[in-house]
Amino acid sequence: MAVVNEKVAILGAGSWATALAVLLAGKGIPVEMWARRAGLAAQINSERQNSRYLPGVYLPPGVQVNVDLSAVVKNARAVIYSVPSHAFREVLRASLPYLSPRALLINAAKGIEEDSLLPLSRVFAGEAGEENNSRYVVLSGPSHAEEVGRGMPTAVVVASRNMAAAEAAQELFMTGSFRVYTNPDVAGVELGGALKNIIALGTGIADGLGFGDNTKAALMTRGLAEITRLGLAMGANPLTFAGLAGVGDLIVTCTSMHSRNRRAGIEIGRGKSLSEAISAVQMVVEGVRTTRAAYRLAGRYGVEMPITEQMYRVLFEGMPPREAVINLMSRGRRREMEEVALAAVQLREKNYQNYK
Ligand SMILES: NC(=O)C1=CN([C@@H]2O[C@H](COP(=O)(O)OP(=O)(O)OC[C@H]3O[C@@H](n4cnc5c(N)ncnc54)[C@H](OP(=O)(O)O)[C@@H]3O)[C@@H](O)[C@H]2O)C=CC1
Ligand SMILES: O=C(CO)COP(=O)(O)O
Repeated sequence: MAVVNEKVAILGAGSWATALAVLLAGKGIPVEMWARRAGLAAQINSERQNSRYLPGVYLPPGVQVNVDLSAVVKNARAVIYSVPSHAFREVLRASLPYLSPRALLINAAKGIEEDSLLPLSRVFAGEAGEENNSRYVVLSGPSHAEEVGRGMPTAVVVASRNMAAAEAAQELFMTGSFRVYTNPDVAGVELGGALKNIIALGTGIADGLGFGDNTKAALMTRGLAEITRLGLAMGANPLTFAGLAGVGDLIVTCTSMHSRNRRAGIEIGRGKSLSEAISAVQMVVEGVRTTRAAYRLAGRYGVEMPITEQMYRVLFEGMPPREAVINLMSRGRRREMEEVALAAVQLREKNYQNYK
């Protein structure tokens, strides 16, 4: 059996990977990050900051960056997957032969696999085997790398089907400025983190069009309603969406200038094309792929997701954003709450029963 030392491996060398490395190394934990590009690894190792993805945040000496994925993963007590969601399967698969049998496996990406429409926990189970679900944890919640990297007070959530794994991740990340809650609802936590990016693109578009705070609040609140509807259909606990991975992350992503999704939306609202907006942001804009996936999931599960549908038309069918706003505002009358409230009562106990 491989020796498990204190090292933690972080796969990915973008803004979130870097912020998590700074957080963990600040606790005295040795961290090895994997970058796929030798140039980026060399730049970070020599300048002690990731000037491409998180400039101005300096890395403690305990962080090393390496391009050899097997060396980074071997003997790590925890492996954190911090690549964009479209790369999760590929990077997970590459890591599997080298994992220590007892390593905690933590996914920090927020997305849904576009072709398969699988949440990342299902991608994980397919690649690593269901028997490894007991060491799989998803990390989510309102946590911009720019603020975590600078030690600003932040609260997040870790979810696992296995309480011991969730608590181990809680213990790993928790500091005086990074507060970590546990949740048994893997489906809810990962869907909340993924789907809020669609709404952040939408609020960005509203800002870019020159609309105000009422519009933003309407999109956030009705966005949460449709996120909850899809989450329910996919087996999530609706109460999770009232927590950090739901409304918490929705608030931060829809209102912060750090949000790449919101920034891309602003560019689109001001008249840029999707590809111009993505180029302007220069980092991953997860909500684009997630919009396509959620649009298809809504069809599959027969769930009404009007904001997602209009976002799909704007992003992929060239609909002018103003027309999407008119479409949303001219929908027929609806009741606000009944469907979600009823389902919440029915599901109240469900997710907690199996949390061992
Ligand atoms: N940034 C944030 O504040 C937060 C981000 N997240 C989530 O974390 C995940 C990663 O995002 P983030 O760090 O922000 O992204 P960035 O755009 O900052 O960085 C992306 C990183 O992933 C690498 N990468 C891209 N494609 C691949 C691939 N196919 N194989 C291997 N590596 C790849 C990039 O390498 P290269 O430079 O070579 O292209 C780069 O190191 C996303 O799912 C995001 O939603 C979650 C919470 C907070
Ligand atoms: O998920 C995030 C903060 O919690 C990051 O959001 P963006 O990807 O929009 O920057």
